[in-house]
Amino acid sequence: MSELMRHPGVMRRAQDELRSVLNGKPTVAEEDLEGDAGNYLKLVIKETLRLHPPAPLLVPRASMEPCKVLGYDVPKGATVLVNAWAIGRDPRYWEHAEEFRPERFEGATVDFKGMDFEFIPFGAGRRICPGILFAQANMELLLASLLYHFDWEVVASGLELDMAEEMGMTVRRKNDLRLHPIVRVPPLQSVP
Ligand code: HEM
Repeated sequence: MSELMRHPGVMRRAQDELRSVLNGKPTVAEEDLEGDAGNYLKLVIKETLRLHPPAPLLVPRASMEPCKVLGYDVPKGATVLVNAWAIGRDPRYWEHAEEFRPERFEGATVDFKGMDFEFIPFGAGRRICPGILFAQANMELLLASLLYHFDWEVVASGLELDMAEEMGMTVRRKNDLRLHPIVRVPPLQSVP
């Protein structure tokens, strides 16, 4: 939602897509997002996971064998952290790496299922997140509902949106995002 508030064109495209395909339907259901209604929304979620992976260092690993990585010796048993956050912003793999551009995934096969090592918000390999599909369904349904039913306005507008993050078990916004919802679907006058 923070990136969408900073990129009104992206917000509008995602809302237009949902509203035109769902065409006044009273609620959004999971199956509604299987077709065209959720295409752009899914790109928005991918781009958000690229720039803001909730687990930026994944989960610590231990090296099973001594090995060399980029000329460095990694002894057996060493704790290894994989910086998925930095990989997702590496200009060797991403054009305009710091910019929020969901369109970069349009027509591209790169996905977060652990096969594309430049994009690993859920990790990769045998300890990859087993909750990917559950997480994906949750993110899609929640975000689709927020965007389909409401327009959004920043409470303290005029200032640049604060994007400070706070590290914990996972990374989240440091300060709450305060927004006004404006009901759009169903239109207010039709609510009993
Ligand atoms: C956007 C949401 C989520 C993200 C970004 C995420 C990310 C991750 C990451 C990065 C790992 C470590 C993978 C690795 O080190 O290679 C992980 C592990 C794990 N995740 Fe998730 N996760 C999410 C949601 C969920 C959900 C919804 C569940 C359960 C319903 C879940 C269950 C787990 C479990 C059990 C592990 C440990 C797997 C193991 O060590 O074998 N995650 N997750």
